[in-house]
Parts: sequence; structure tokens; C-alpha cells
Amino acid sequence: MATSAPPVDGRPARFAFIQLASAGDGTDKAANLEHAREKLAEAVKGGPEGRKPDLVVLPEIFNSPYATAVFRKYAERIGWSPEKRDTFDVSQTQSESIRMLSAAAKEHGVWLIGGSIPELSEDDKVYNSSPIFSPDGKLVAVHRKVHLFDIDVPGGITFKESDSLTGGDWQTIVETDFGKIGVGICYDVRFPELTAITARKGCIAMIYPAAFNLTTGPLHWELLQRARAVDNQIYVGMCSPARATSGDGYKAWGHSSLYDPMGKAVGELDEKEGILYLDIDTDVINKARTGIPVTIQRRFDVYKDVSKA
Ligand SMILES: O=C(O)CCC(=O)C(=O)O
Repeated sequence: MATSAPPVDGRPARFAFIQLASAGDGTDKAANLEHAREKLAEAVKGGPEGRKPDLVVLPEIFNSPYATAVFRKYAERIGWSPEKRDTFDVSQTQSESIRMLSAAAKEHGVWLIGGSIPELSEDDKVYNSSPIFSPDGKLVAVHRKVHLFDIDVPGGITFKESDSLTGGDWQTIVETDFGKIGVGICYDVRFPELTAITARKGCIAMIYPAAFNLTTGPLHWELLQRARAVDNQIYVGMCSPARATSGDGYKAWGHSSLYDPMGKAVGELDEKEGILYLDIDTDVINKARTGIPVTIQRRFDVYKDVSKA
């Protein structure tokens, strides 16, 4: 039996989370895209230290209002599927958001988790989808939010994504030059199995474009990220939109943040628009796994099949 966890593959890297404000009231898609394009150009400059990030992340549903009634209206046909992973040609997509994001990733030479956008599928369903680009502008993956945000907290918040969205049915892992990264979207963070499997497949981080609210944000936003990070001894981060300061639309919690494998905050924003730079290091993962060796102490003989429990 192994006495220490095998080291993870990867190298130190820098992330930039863009806590984006909607342009105006959020209803003007062209303005939202233009604002995101400008903020991407700002993020790659690397802030006061001038250190360019390896990976830039945008928030959940950044090109449309976050409202079930309008997802279909804003939805775009991307045309990517896991079967087309090696052959997908971004110049053929009908999606203007994908074209803008691909061009930005290529122009700036960065990995890009392009937040999420409403996607219209070939069979006319609408998904909440996160496109991921390599530094040459290739669309390497699209994560469709697996777990839909259907909740009803009396006196708090009621939201039912399944009114207009369908849940995705694949897990998303991207192989970058600094390590494997898992991607989920917002409510997906509440399902520890997705993160556990991602970590066991060798990921160094799990990143969620997200948009928590003012009921569950203060209670669970930080807790869920730290729990996923400590359980799996990886980095876990969520990138939120900035909180809208006017109007009666969705009010996001903000507080984009990243936690390390020991549960320590690498960085966190408040609720306002901003760019968060975050440095990660695989040594931190390896040290955590050597010191607290849960990765090699698991008892799958006792909890063989969690789905049947
Ligand atoms: O899980 C939560 O409390 C919030 C989730 C959410 O806002 C979302 O999935 O968009």
C-alpha cells in the first residue's frame, strides 16, 4: 500500500477572476459583450504588478440578465459537443459570444473560462453553458450546468432554472499547460461528488463561474468552496458577477474568491466590480496531501457505491 500520495502534475500559475458588472440594466447583449471584452483586455495586463495571468475567468450568465424568462431569448447556438472535441472549428459557430471570447483568448494568449451563457442546442433545448478556450482561441470544452438551481427558501429566495433550462450530462476537465482544471457552474458546487471525481482524475483546481444570491451567499458561498477544497485537497474558486446597484433584477452576492487545499483564502473580493489575481502552486497541494494523507486513506471498501447508499 502507498505510504504517501503521488504528486500532482502541474506548475505554479496565476488566475484572474473578473467580477463583471452588467452593462446598464444587463439587457443589452452587445453592450454586455463589449464590456466583457474590455475587462478581459484589462485583466491580462496583470494589475499593479503587471504579471499576466495564465487563466482568466468570467462569471455565470454574463451576456444576458439572470432570469429564467429570458434565457431562451438570449440563447445562442454554439454547436460544440464532446464528440466534436478534436474537430470543432470556432469560425463555424453561430454564437457571437463564442466568437468574441475565442478572439480575446487568442489575442491575449491566455486560457479562458468564458463564464457562462444561455446555449440553444441542436435539439432546441436551452442550457447554462460555460465555454473554455485555449490560448490559441480553440474552444476546447463546453460545460453545461449539470445541477439546475431549483430552490425555494421561505422568506429568502425562490428560483427555478428548470422552468426554461435543461441540465447537462457530462463532467468537464480541461488539460492546460499548468495542470488539469475541472469546471462546474454555480449550483454544481453543492454536489461534492462532482468535485471529488474531478480531483481523483488529477485536477489541481475546480473553478465555478457562479452567481449566488443575498440569501445563500452569506451562508454558503465561502463554506462550500472551502469544504470542496479541503475534502479534495485542491484549489476551489468561484467567479461571480458584481452586485447590481439598481433595478429589480437578480442581485448577485459577488465575493469572487479562491481557496487553497488547506482551506485558506488565496484572495477574495467584496461585491463591487473588480479583478482578482490569484497565484496557485502545486507544491501547496502536494504538501497538504503529504501532511494530511486522506487521498490514500479512503476506504472504498466501506463506501463502495455512494449512488446506491
Ligand atoms: O446554490 C445556491 O445557493 C445558489 C446557486 C445559484 O445561484 C446558481 O446556481 O445560479
